[in-house]
Order: sequence, then structure tokens, then C-alpha cells
Amino acid sequence: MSNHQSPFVRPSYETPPENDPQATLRIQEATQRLKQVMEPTLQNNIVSLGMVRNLRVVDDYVYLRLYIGKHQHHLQAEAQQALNGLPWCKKAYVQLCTIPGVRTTLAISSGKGGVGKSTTAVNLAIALTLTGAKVGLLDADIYGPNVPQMLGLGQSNIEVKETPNGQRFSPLEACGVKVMSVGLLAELDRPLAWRGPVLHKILTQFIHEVDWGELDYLLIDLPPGTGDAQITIVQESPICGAIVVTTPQQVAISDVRRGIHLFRQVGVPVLGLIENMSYLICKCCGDRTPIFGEGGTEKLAAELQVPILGQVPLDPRICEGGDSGQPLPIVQPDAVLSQVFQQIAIALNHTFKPNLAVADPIAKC
Ligand SMILES: Nc1ncnc2c1ncn2[C@@H]1O[C@H](COP(=O)(O)OP(=O)(O)OP(=O)(O)O)[C@@H](O)[C@H]1O
Repeated sequence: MSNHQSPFVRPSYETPPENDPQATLRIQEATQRLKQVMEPTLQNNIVSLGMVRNLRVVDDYVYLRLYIGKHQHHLQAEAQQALNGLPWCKKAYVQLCTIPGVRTTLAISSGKGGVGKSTTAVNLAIALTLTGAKVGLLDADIYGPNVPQMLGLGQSNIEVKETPNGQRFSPLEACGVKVMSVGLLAELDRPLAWRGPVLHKILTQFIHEVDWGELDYLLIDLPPGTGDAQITIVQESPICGAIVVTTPQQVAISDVRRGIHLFRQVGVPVLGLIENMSYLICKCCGDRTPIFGEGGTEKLAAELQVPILGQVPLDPRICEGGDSGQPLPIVQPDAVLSQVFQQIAIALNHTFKPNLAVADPIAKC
């Protein structure tokens, strides 16, 4: 176990010492005030949306970090105003935490490796692009960064620009998606064995120093599990929702349950589950066989009160697409798998970008 404190065991505000009842009360009062600040598109308050973090009260001053998208800067003034209404508050310091140019940051996560998290991230990114959204994909899976290969980028070089604000990485582009990956920094065939501080530095650089331009969505492909790397990313980025990928097997489901609890403890809303490898479609008659079992994800969704966003079939063409860099939603938009991702993309647009239409799937790699 690592020595540093996990944010997952800490609520999104700092707990004052037990012997300071005044600070405890004031944090509660400040939280109540902040709960009155609503995000209009998501129709929820900024506390429940996990945007308020590191809330502290020191004497008569309130400090907090506000993790938001580029279109939500107005929330800073609203949060400040809400806190200024507290009779004891001399000043509220609201520090903005955003990724420049990025509207909505979503995490694609899984409790365990190999369930198809990167496949989901790539296909969802493409599906969102096909609806007309501007999409970036940050492959932060330090244990198996295979997004570049799935998008046909191989071992391309990353361009680094010097700007007045320091270094900026230029993302690559494939199939209309802007891509940055830890895999692009790694030497071919060498294991990625970055340790604590280096890992932290690389991941924070990836979050803050990539020149994404204007994006509707930034999808972050998280490493599997709940280790240091995942904690760093969740802590450092304005993730406004997590999508959790699972498979029907029970063993995957218990890992997913743990992962969901962790997101909830940091205050990041879990948007839903995607069940991958749900069924195999018979080529001859179209019958669906749930070869890894069925019903487990539904039970979990009911238990944890999260929706199932989609059930993705097993499709051998996904491996061919993954290996050749030609994702299925582009080469076979009518395939059931492509359609499932299209539906998920449309559902996300309804929540985060209601003005996006569903465009014809005409993008070419
Ligand atoms: N629905 C599917 N049908 C067929 N093959 C799939 C499907 N989903 C994923 N795969 C294959 O399973 C393998 C693992 O997928 P992927 O790399 O996306 O998993 P992952 O969860 O990201 O793994 P890791 O956590 O180890 O990076 C890949 O070879 C991929 O092509």
C-alpha cells in the first residue's frame, strides 16, 4: 500500500480537527450554500456534481477548488456570491480548475484489466465524433496504453511546443479524434515501469499541458483498478462523470462495485455502466447467446442505482479493427456494436451537449 493519503477515503471537503466544532459547523454551512448553486445543463448542484473539492474554512475565510468545464466559468462567481452570503464569511477564495478548451471531461474506467475499457473508449470517442462533437481521447492507461494502436497511430512522435506558459504537447489526430497517450512516450517493447513521483508528474503533465484546442468531450481512458495513477487523474482533472466498463462475469462485477464506491467517495458522479462482451450474435440466424452469463450487471445496476448505458456484443471484427486502426463504427456503421456506441453517444449528447445533432457516419480515417 502506498504511504500517501488516498483521496478516496476523504470526502470532497477537508474535515477539520474534531476539537474545532466551529470550523465543522462552518463547513456544513458553506456546503449548504454551495448546494444552492445549480449547473443549468446538468440540472444539479455543484456539490452533488463533484465540482467542489478541497473545501476548507480557516477563521472567517473559505477556500475551495472548483473543477469545471470551459463553458461553466460563471459558476465561480455564483459560488463566491453564495458564500459571501454567509454572515461570518469575510472572503471566499474559489480556485478554478479546468482543462483549457475542454467542455466536458469523462472518465472511462474499469474495476479490472482486459474487460474492454480501451476498446470502449476508442469506439465511444468515434461514435461521439460521428454525432458532430469535437472529441479528444487521453490514454492514461499506464499499464497497457494501446489506444494509439487501436487508432492506427503506431509509435508516432509527439510534438512539444514552447509557449509563454511553458511546454505544450500537441495531440495527434486519428479518425477525427485528438489523441494523447502515455504509449506515445514509451519505447516500443519496454515495460512502462514508472514509479510514484515520475508517474504523478507524467499524468499531471498530460492533464494540464496538452494543447487540445476546443473540445466538446475529453475522454480519459483510466488505468484499471484503483491505484495511485487512477487517484492522481481523478484528483487532478475536472471529470464530471465516470463511465464504468464491465463484463458479465461475476469476478469482474465485484471489482466494478469497488470502483464505483471509490468514485462516489470523491464525489465524481457515475454516469452508468457499459457491459462489454454481453452476447455473441449468431452469423446465420442473429440469435444472441450470453456466453459469459447474464443478469449480473442488471443486479449490480439496481443495487448501486446506476443505469446501464449499453450492452456491447462480442464481435471478432473489433479485434481486427483494434489491430488495424480501423474502428468498427467507421468501417461498419451498421454493425450492432457500432449502433450500441451510437446510442450511448446520443445519450451523452442529451445530457452534456443538447444542441448536437446526429450526423451521418461519414468520417474516414
Ligand atoms: N466486444 C468485444 N468483442 C471482441 N473483442 C473485444 C471486445 N472488447 C474488447 N475486445 C478485445 O479484448 C482485448 C482487450 O480489450 P481492451 O484492450 O480494450 O481491454 P482493457 O480493459 O482496456 O484492457 P487493459 O485494462 O489491460 O488495458 C482486445 O484484444 C480487444 O480487441
